[in-house]
Amino acid sequence: MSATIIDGKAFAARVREKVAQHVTRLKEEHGVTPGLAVVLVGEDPASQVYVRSKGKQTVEVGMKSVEHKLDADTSEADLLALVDQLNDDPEIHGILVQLPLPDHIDEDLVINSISPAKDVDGFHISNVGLLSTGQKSMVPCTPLGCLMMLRDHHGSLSGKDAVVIGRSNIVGKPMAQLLLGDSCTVTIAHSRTKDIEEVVRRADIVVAAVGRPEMVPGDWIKPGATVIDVGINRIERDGKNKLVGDVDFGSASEVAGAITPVPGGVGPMTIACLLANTLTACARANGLPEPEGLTA
Ligand SMILES: Nc1nc(=O)c2c([nH]1)NC[C@@H]1CN(c3ccc(C(=O)N[C@@H](CCC(=O)O)C(=O)O)cc3)C=[N+]21
Repeated sequence: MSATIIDGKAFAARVREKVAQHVTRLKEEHGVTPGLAVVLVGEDPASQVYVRSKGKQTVEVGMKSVEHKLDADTSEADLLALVDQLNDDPEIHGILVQLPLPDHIDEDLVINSISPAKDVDGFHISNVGLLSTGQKSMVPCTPLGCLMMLRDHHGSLSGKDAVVIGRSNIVGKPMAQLLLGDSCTVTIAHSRTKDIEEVVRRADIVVAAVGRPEMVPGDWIKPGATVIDVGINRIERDGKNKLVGDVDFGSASEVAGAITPVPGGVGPMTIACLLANTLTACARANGLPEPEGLTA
């Protein structure tokens, strides 16, 4: 059997098209332009790739894009002052502080200083609490993108066995909350899980988010299962630089019912959902209805 490839790149293009239509309406009917500010401290290579495509796509959907690039030795106090300034700026509806931050800066402190309404990453403790209690929140972009693809592929997720591999605050934990919200039976597996193969083999839905190149082989996958690969790992193979996921695509795609590729799967959806979240934040800030199909 050969799996259906879930084309995240094409899906993301459709999401951005929807976002762009909403942005046009917001501008024409309400005179507001959604604005996204991205703050980058230092020069983490993964973050730079991300910032580049993001800035371009923000402008393409008609939003205002602001980038703040700070030196790696910027003080915590200066970064907090910038976040405060963006919190107070009425033209900015979304604030994203690129992670990881340099070691001398307290990440939690900075994230929790962002106004929850502008926290388009959904990392603020208020948004985490709102999501886990099933209340309206800002939902982290990567898990939201995964949820959109899963809903599109399956329709209802109710009653499905879902295994999330990885327990990060950025992906694993919020992904588990979203799947629970859609009535899946959810297991979070991680580095200390006993018999992880057996756990994964039970799953109708596997979301792999550990950051270890190709750690999930095809023989862990239940035939017909849906596999969402969140990993973006740079490796060297045959003298060439390559991007691979946390799943061994070759073997997994022979067993799975559907699978997302790397690149071109979850990555593009993450950025599309960042734009969707910025639109949602702008709509809420102006007391307007939520954009349909673009929220959890
Ligand atoms: N506060 C914060 N929020 C983030 O969401 C965040 C962050 N910090 N720090 C950096 C990471 C990285 N990240 C990516 C998103 C999309 C692609 C993406 O679109 N990747 C393409 C491939 C790009 C390539 O070819 O290198 C793909 O998977 O097809 C990659 C990386 C978001 N991050």
